[in-house]
Amino acid sequence: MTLSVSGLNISYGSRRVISDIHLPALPKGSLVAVVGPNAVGKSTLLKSFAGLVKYSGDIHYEQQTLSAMPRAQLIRTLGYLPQALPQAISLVAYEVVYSACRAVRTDLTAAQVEASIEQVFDRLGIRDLALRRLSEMSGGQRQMVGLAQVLVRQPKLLLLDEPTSALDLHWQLNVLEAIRDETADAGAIALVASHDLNLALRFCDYVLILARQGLLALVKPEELTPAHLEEAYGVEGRIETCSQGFPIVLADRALSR
Ligand SMILES: Nc1ncnc2c1ncn2[C@@H]1O[C@H](COP(=O)(O)OP(=O)(O)OP(=O)(O)O)[C@@H](O)[C@H]1O
Repeated sequence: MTLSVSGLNISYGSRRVISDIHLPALPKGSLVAVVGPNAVGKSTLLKSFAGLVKYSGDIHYEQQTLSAMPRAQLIRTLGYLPQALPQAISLVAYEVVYSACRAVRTDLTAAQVEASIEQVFDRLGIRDLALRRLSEMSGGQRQMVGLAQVLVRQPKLLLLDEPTSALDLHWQLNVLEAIRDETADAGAIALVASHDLNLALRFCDYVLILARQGLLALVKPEELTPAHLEEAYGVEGRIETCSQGFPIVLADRALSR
């Protein structure tokens, strides 16, 4: 096992957002979609793993609790991509990805850093952006550069908050493929918050469904049911199987709540 959670509670002031979440051990190489309706706590859950919000309970990674992990090891282990896009600054993509790598991977030689940067630009298919200023990029292009800044450090626990929210269909597939390959190759674990259920079902090993009442389910894609859609989203829908064998969600009607 590599990642598990016990009794996780998170509040903002007196308002409880995450209540008593337990997750069983997730194996290395797992890509986990974190889904659920707006304001249910997906970002908050990822932020707790990243140490950005206070919580009670334990997050275990490789027989250690994250909260007790030495800071240097924590920084090396985690790769957090916030929901907000990188700012449109005047540096070029290569510079920001280089800085992100250098800040964390002090163990790498200059040649290794360069190789890591090349690899991540290739994996994401954004080599043509390397010398472009972020201030001259579209939102989607900046989102991919933000992801490159995370992947270049080769983290073991990827926490990606809606990494495809600004991307078109082509780049959504590209990015999910890159995340899946990176997770598998590195024996990492990725938690990916998303509103795109079909993308989640297509690429992820597990779907963690948050609902108003807390954790609704942690299921494999083929285990998702219409009852999950109704309970989490208040939506009547169907789960069918596409011609390639992947489950696909067809949302029919928003139910009145
Ligand atoms: N810094 C904060 N202070 C107080 N409340 C917050 C803070 N951040 C988030 N919240 C509240 O916590 C709840 C969960 O927010 P969070 O951003 O985690 O939800 P989410 O599931 O990621 O939502 P979305 O799908 O809309 O991005 C919301 O009700 C939100 O208003």
